[in-house]
Amino acid sequence: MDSIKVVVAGPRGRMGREAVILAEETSHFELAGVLDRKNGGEKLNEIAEGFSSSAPIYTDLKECLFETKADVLIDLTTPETGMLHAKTALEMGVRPVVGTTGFTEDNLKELQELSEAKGLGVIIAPNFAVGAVLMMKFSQMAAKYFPDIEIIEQHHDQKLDAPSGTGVKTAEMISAVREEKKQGHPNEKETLAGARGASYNGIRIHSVRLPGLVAHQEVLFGGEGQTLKIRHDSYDRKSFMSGVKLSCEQVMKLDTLVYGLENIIE
Ligand SMILES: NC(=O)c1ccc[n+]([C@@H]2O[C@H](COP(=O)([O-])OP(=O)(O)OC[C@H]3O[C@@H](n4cnc5c(N)ncnc54)[C@H](O)[C@@H]3O)[C@@H](O)[C@H]2O)c1
Ligand SMILES: O=C(O)C1=N[C@H](C(=O)O)CCC1
Repeated sequence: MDSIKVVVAGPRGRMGREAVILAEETSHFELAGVLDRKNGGEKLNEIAEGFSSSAPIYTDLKECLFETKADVLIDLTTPETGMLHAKTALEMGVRPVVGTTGFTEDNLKELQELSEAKGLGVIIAPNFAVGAVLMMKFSQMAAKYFPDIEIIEQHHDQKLDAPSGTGVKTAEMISAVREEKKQGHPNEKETLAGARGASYNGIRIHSVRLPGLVAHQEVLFGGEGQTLKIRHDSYDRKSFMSGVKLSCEQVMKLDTLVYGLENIIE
């Protein structure tokens, strides 16, 4: 396999740190540089413990991508920044692998158009954990038999976006096979705003944020006299790394945007 030059945006973050280690430890990846908000001009192993790479740190994405001649930009930052990074990368001929969540439908459309105009692959994966992808696929299957569905997603309390990217993606995948439906009593009323959670085509999504959590989701299905629960738990951010690795490999073969890891795993 040809070597892939990667740049990680957000290297000191919870996910970025793991992605840096992945790039350091994968023999056919070369960590060409990292994009941070500070420490520009320094080397990665000089600023934080636990990194072995002496990859250069940049604070300007264009300079970073130009100097490193990167193949892939792995973005693990914030929604606004991630969007800007993905667009800049495509403009500069670099393929984005985006784990950052909180993108809007308009964001995805804009990136898809740019990706096609440039003939360059983009992967946007709201969840890189294979178990989470299976949870979403199994939920899509179950929705055919159980159209009344509530999603409870639970994350650490430093998370910026709600509902989670995984929660939204699950509702989207289910909505692709399920008619829009008003759930609960037709006359139900919230006496406390938000009590019934968010609604995506009638599917309720509840977001829990607590210290101690990493990333967890349960999809609850109700039918006559029975319920079904499909649950996934990420206890460690290492759970996302095989998906990041696969995405970096696959994005090199793509010339369009792929939204969701389920579209590239076999
Ligand atoms: N797709 C997945 O499987 C998956 C898994 C976990 C987290 N996430 C998403 O990844 C993103 C990051 O999550 P996290 O927990 O690592 O967050 P975090 O807050 O720990 O890390 C974000 C990092 O981005 C950096 N950053 C912000 N703006 C920047 C900029 N302009 N340039 C360079 N760096 C910048 C911050 O300094 C920070 O270090 C979130 O959107 C989260 O939802 C996705
Ligand atoms: O820690 C986070 O933040 C996570 N975000 C993703 C989401 O929004 O679904 C995936 C799981 C972890």
